[in-house]
Amino acid sequence: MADTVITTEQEAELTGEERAALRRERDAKAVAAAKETRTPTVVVDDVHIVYKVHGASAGKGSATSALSRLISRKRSPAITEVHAVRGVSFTAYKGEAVGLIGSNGSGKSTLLSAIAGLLPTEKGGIYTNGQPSLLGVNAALMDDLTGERNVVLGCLAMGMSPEQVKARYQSIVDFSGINEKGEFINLPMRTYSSGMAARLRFSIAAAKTHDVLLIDEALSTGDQAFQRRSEARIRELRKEAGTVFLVSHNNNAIRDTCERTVWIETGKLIMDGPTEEVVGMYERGERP
Ligand SMILES: Nc1ncnc2c1ncn2[C@@H]1O[C@H](COP(=O)(O)OP(=O)(O)OP(=O)(O)O)[C@@H](O)[C@H]1O
Repeated sequence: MADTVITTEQEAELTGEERAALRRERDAKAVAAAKETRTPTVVVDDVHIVYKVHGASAGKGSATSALSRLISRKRSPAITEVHAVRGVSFTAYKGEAVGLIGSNGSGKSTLLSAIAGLLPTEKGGIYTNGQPSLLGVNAALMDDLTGERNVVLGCLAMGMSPEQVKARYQSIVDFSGINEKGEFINLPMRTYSSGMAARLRFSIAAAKTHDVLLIDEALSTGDQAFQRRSEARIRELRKEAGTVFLVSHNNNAIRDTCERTVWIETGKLIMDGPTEEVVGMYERGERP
């Protein structure tokens, strides 16, 4: 059905009520059109994630239970389940930076690992358009290798060619700021402080444009100057068409980096909306 186009002159002749109705209709159309043109990159659909902890039955550590196991010669078959994520759903779009907030143990890191494809879902599904890369403070680099070797290996592992690695190497080292206090890049990573190691991991991961970049607390480990650099880099990565997820307890980093925030508590979605609204409510200890 063709839309009726109303000219400005015709609109001027409408009554106040008619004009308001027209505007409401226009806004609804604009929102629907924006939704249509946005490209979903991550769809989280009623996701449940359950950890199964083997041999964690109650009283396992007590002397009597150990004795009874010795006498019966039975292994403890008990499995304790931790239901870490409980029916979370949302969709993220291309060019969006989404913050994930919530108190300790609310399920943020678990959800991020599941989006990265590192944890199976018990129920529901996660669909991603493009390759998600998880950048956690625990991302694997080799402690016994030098920073330099880790940069090369990390870049190759992300799919860069040796020529691309050569071209990017210096900018990664400069970005990390590892050499600010000496030639640390030539020393094994085990000699780095946890902040330095986290900075190097972030710098390696941020050297590449990611379809979906998942960052777990990485920003909170660097110093002020590095935090500013990494926030700027995240903004660039978004422009380069990726989607960024950021888990952090630093609400200002979330405010500076993400326009949208998802708040979860005890594995359930509490709120999903514009960052200021969600973080504000979280900070005031209110609930929607
Ligand atoms: N490997 C694991 N095995 C069993 N339970 C786990 C495991 N990892 C996390 N959990 C549990 O899952 C729940 C969610 O943990 P998760 O680490 O996702 O929370 P979080 O919101 O990232 O917390 P934090 O802010 O403290 O980093 C917690 O109850 C935690 O004890």
